[in-house]
Amino acid sequence: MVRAEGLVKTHHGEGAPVTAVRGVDLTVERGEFVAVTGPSGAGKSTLLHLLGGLQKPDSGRIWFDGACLDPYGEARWAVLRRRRIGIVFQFFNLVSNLTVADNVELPALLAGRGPKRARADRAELLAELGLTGKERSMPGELSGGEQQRVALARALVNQPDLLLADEPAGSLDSRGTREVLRLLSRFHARGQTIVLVTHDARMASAADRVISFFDGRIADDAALEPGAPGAAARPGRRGGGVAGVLELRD
Ligand SMILES: Nc1ncnc2c1ncn2[C@@H]1O[C@H](COP(=O)(O)OP(=O)(O)OP(=O)(O)O)[C@@H](O)[C@H]1O
Repeated sequence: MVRAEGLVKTHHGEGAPVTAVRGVDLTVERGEFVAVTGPSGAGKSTLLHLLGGLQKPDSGRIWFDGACLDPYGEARWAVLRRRRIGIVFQFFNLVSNLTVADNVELPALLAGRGPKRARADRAELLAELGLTGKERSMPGELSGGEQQRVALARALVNQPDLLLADEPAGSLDSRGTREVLRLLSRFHARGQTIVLVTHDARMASAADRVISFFDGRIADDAALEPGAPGAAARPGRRGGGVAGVLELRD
């Protein structure tokens, strides 16, 4: 589904430049659920942003569904994000002055779906995510867990090939976390390809595969047994095993 080769990214902020991603090769197959875990500052979010085209690598290449994105300008990435990549963030990033319904319909309309289809898709997803009745609410009137479900509906409304999730339960309580986990697992069971950045070992254990990120590099890449409760995993593809991976949380 997505392949990255030799990704490097240095941030130039206020202080000294920080190289957050230092030469990453990664392939995510269609239908895979990959968790990226690792200590704070390891570069996980930067990697996710590169995969979603939210940031550009300094070097390296990304293929999406077989097509190299190198030559694509920002406009091409924007189309891809609109139609084929859904993204959820820790702090939801909903449009605060739009209703729940409008937040979810907007990406469908931007992707060129007619209003009728956008309404139908939005209604179906909100029902599935337990949000029927909240259509006219404003995001600020919802709980964190509800807002994240709206964000998930927004990310999924165009049936993206790839869902990127950056700490989607990072600001939720344990109930909200369980709910997000349940929903990600449900969509994955239907074939949704997911790349999830998380500090939460329980969330990571729902994935097929856990990538441990450390100091801008992949330190370990381990397949999990289906349904295994995190620690019970096959040996890592590159050695190390998942038990160590799940310890790499801060
Ligand atoms: N826009 C930016 N400008 C400057 N430095 C940045 C920027 N974004 C990230 N960094 C730095 O790059 C490094 C990696 O950050 P990143 O957010 O990718 O790590 P992370 O593993 O996702 O961390 P966390 O788990 O705390 O979110 C950190 O040192 C961070 O301070």
